[in-house]
Amino acid sequence: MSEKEIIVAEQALPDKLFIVPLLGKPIFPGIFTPIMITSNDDIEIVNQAMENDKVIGLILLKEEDESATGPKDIYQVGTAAKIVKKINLPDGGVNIFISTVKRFRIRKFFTSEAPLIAAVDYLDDIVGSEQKDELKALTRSVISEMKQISEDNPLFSEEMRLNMVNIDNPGKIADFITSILNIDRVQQQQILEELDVRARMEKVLVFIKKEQDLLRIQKKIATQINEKIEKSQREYFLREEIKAIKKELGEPVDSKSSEYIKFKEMVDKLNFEGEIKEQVERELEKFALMDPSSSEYIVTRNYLETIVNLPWEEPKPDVIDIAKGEKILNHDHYGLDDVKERILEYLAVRKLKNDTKGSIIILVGPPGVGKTSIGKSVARALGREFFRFSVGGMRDEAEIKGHRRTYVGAMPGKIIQGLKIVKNKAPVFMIDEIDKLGQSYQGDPSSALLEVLDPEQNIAFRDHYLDLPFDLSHILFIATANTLDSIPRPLLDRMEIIRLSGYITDEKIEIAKRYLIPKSLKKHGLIKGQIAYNKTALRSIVDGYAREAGVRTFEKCIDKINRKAAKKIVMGTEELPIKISKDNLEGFLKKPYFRDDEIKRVSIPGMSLGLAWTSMGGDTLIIEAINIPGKSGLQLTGQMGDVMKESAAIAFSHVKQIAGDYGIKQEFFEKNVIHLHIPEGATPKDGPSAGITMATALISLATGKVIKKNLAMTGELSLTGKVLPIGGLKEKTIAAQRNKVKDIIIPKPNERDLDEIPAYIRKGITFHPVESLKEVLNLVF
Ligand SMILES: Nc1ncnc2c1ncn2[C@@H]1O[C@H](COP(=O)(O)OP(=O)(O)OP(=O)(O)O)[C@@H](O)[C@H]1O
Repeated sequence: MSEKEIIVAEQALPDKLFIVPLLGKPIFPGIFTPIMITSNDDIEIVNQAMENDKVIGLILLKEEDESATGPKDIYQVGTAAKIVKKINLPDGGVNIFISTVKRFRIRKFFTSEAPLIAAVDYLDDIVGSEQKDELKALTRSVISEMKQISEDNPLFSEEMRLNMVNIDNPGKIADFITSILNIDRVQQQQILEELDVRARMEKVLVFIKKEQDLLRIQKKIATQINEKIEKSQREYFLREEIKAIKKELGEPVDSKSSEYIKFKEMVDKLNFEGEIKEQVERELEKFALMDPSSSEYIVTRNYLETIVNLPWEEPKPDVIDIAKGEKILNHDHYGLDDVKERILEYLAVRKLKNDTKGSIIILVGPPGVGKTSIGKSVARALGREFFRFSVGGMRDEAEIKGHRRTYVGAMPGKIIQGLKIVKNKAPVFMIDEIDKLGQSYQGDPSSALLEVLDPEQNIAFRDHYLDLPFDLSHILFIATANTLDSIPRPLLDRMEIIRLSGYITDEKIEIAKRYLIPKSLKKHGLIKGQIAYNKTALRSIVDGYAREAGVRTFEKCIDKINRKAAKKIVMGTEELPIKISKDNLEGFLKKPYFRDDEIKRVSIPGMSLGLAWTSMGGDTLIIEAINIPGKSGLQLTGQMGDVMKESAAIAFSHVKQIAGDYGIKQEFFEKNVIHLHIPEGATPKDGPSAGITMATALISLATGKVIKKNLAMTGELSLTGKVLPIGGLKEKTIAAQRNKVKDIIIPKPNERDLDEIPAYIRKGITFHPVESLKEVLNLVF
């Protein structure tokens, strides 16, 4: 015990105290607080105290151990407290409200174990008279330091602040502050035991400083955390706001980053190298930095979209199975034996050479003869994708090679577009109407096409839009054309020509029965038993409505009939099956376009029947000649081309020269204008092969002799009367068949072509090979 301690026995406080040991922290004098009492010993003590003067002594346990409650387990100094109120709890415990009054020290225990009762001495604060000013200063400094703490720490309530200001006794201020500061229980006990107010104040000041340090650190950590949270929260809120705005505008939310990630992933997967890698990565980088609302953004996005959707991977090698190919071709097409044969040969060579590169097929023939469908079958036989595009009327190189990306709305060319669609590097590409390729100031599409088709160049084809090399050499190109005349030579030189010459009536009927009718029925939702075509009906359709070389019109006629039949079936007006015959055909198709008497026939002198070969296939053509007395000369009409006009002039000259041999006087030519005409004047006609026909017409006119019926001719005439070879004999023969021609005069050199014409087409026709016009004239009259 310190010397300065003065022991005062307070009047109102008993000498003998019931002791309640405290587990947590000491309680200082001058405090009003509830305490919960749970142990039976303590409850007993409280009860006894209540019966006496309601005062208890609160002393801290040395250790936080509930079971240690003997005299040795507690400190010597505690606080006397008055019980203000006692509330019994339902679980047997009690809650007491106490007001602490004064420090005390144990003098002597009356009991050696709980419940403890002890005799105590009450302790007063010690203040030396010489310390008064010093204490004042200390108090001020304690209060101001505490104010600062309480401002920084929301845990110190306004009430506590008020409390502090209102306490005027320095010792009590020190007690109060100690009780609210976060100080270790042992240190608190030390302050409780410190009676010298100045020393107590100094100790408290040290704790306040410590608390301030702690608070400072705590604050610093808190600001750091807050800053972090604020930043991420700020970003989060801003992002959410952008999303909401975009949503409002109907734009894809967060599109840019997700698009960039998508492209990046796809590009990474493609494993580009060299130039391509560099360029694509450059574009990607640019893309990442662009403003999604800018037009460049869209341009770059489209570009990347094209890049990642192109088939860059090397294709699997072809599995060419000739037998399977043959099966597919036969399954899809009737006839066309020579064409199928050529295709199979082509595939066989491809297989042997083990070469995916090389020659290009061109299928030449009139419309509707099955060029497209042959192309599709080839793709099927090779197990490849099929893509078809037409270059007919194409005038701009950019349609094939694309626009440079600097153009607004630039697009890749047809080839790259096609590859993007089929998603395969080795498809079958059909280039339609290559004979109708145009030309203009916008560049030459045929030279662009050459770049595409030429195996030397197409390994690294450069589309303007892509601006990167792309290997086209795996593509199997099949071109189609109606005629070869207008195809640029360099293009044609790289192609393997396969001709489809058109069908005779019997073939058309077979095609209709096997393919066109079933296809059309299906198209119109009909089934087999609902409609029945007989063979004569089909023949009448061909003769009356669909005389062209292909089967396109025929197909349309069948569609028309089926459409009308479908209506009848739905309305239930007719008995099933609906029979289509020659007699009711007009009910479906209206009046025929062609009539039997429209078959071109020679009936008077000055007429002769020729055979022509046009892009629509073979055809018969009548040449008419009349003489107009008066002046002399030759007049030509009927849309003749230059070559044909020259042919006419040659024929005229030659006929004048040989006129005498046939009893024609020169006077006839001197006193007459000879007018030569080819009917169907609206159709342009050209070529030299009508030479002998025109000469024959002139002789017929001058001699007044009608030429033989059912005879037609083809052959170029030289000025000296020789008959020169012509092209398209097969097509011409087919046309002759259609016109019920029985005899055909052909140039002798064309005799070898007859082998290529199937027997069923030649059936019923006699060919007369000739070398001179003289032989022709012998045959016709
Ligand atoms: N030999 C055939 N066997 C079966 N069907 C055929 C045959 N020839 C043509 N067809 C059919 O005739 C229709 C027209 O043929 P396709 O479209 O292939 O003609 P095309 O020669 O490509 O004509 P175009 O030059 O006008 O494009 C198609 O329905 C096709 O299946």
